[in-house]
Amino acid sequence: MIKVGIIGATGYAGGELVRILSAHKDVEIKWYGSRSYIDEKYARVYQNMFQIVDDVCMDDNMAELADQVDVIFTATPQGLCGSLVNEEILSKVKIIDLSADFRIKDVKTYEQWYGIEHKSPQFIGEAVYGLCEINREDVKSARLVANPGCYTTCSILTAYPLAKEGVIDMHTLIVDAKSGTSGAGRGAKVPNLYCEVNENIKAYGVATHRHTPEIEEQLGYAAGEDVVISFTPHLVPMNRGILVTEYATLKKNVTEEQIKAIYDKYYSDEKFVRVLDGGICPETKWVEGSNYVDINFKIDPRTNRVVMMGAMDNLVKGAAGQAVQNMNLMFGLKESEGLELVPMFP
Ligand SMILES: NC(=O)C1=CN([C@@H]2O[C@H](COP(=O)(O)OP(=O)(O)OC[C@H]3O[C@@H](n4cnc5c(N)ncnc54)[C@H](OP(=O)(O)O)[C@@H]3O)[C@@H](O)[C@H]2O)C=CC1
Ligand SMILES: CC(=O)N[C@@H](CCC(=O)OP(=O)(O)O)C(=O)O
Repeated sequence: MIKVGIIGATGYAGGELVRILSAHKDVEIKWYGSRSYIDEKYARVYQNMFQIVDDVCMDDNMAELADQVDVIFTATPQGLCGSLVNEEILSKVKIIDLSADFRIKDVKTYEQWYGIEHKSPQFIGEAVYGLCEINREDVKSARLVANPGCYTTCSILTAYPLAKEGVIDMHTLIVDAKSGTSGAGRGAKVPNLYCEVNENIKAYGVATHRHTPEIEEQLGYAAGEDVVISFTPHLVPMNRGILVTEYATLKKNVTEEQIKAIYDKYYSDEKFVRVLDGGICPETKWVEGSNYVDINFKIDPRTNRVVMMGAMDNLVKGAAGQAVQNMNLMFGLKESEGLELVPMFP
């Protein structure tokens, strides 16, 4: 059995990790980390785990944890994992960080967009960006995985094949994204109160959202050039789900059949990426509770643009599911172990 510790087990991403890992046949959760609920039963924090998890929450201590488990998930605010990790810990245990601390290779870019000083830049180079469909081989041998962000996973996977094949002009890429409110975490914040979110939709982080450089960096690797995008997230009144709509000018005269063939080239063997049949637009409801990303596209001949669409569950493929997918790869397990979650509907 793989022994697991979760720092930040009481947050939304940590809670989803507990939900998925408690049903994973090769895993034993040893540590439910928390600051606010120390010594309280985990199932009192999340009653859905009543009679499923009997353990209590424990104070977070990464050094102590490293002696007790095989892998640590950090589902904690930005900056925390970077402030805890050190060589001794990494020599004992694998770390999968759900925050952004190790996602961006240029430390100055990270510090500029996140407004915090990086406490362990020496590990950024070795951290593997854990987008399994793209970096699978590197993940297998990693000791530190930077689990991608929720908007970024959906935005990158949706555009990746066309960026990689040089079909779209990357200078024209616009990413319009919508997220359910669980994306903002469990902590109380006025903009996320029921009356502020319900019956409402709002853009935020316009031209400044911290996921912009992460998407640019990864799509830049795919395209083989520097990429600058416009990225606008929106908060929508639903619990889970991300929908991205991306627009880019076509560089080549291509048909829908040719674009479909490109998507199939990259994704037909990918269990968790479903390229939908022609004319079907992805919807968040069709992926809810699952590790799937649904993708489709449409060429608009009037504007010579392609419109790419992607939908996924921010807490599953956008966080905990992808983290477990990474863990499976790091421990040589079947990549989909514990993740064969059928989407719920309605
Ligand atoms: N929500 C989402 O859809 C996604 C989130 N993520 C990332 O996952 C991480 C967690 O996000 P999310 O679950 O939404 O956030 P939450 O606010 O819901 O949870 C934060 C968790 O971190 C713990 N925590 C907070 N501060 C500290 C600290 N100083 N030391 C130790 N633990 C601390 C909290 O513990 P307690 O409450 O017990 O004090 C809680 O368990 C973030 O980095 C986020 O960016 C990534 C992808 C998607
Ligand atoms: C709706 C909402 O507030 N979403 C969050 C992103 C959630 C996320 O998980 O981003 P990371 O993985 O980088 O932490 C935001 O806009 O900051």
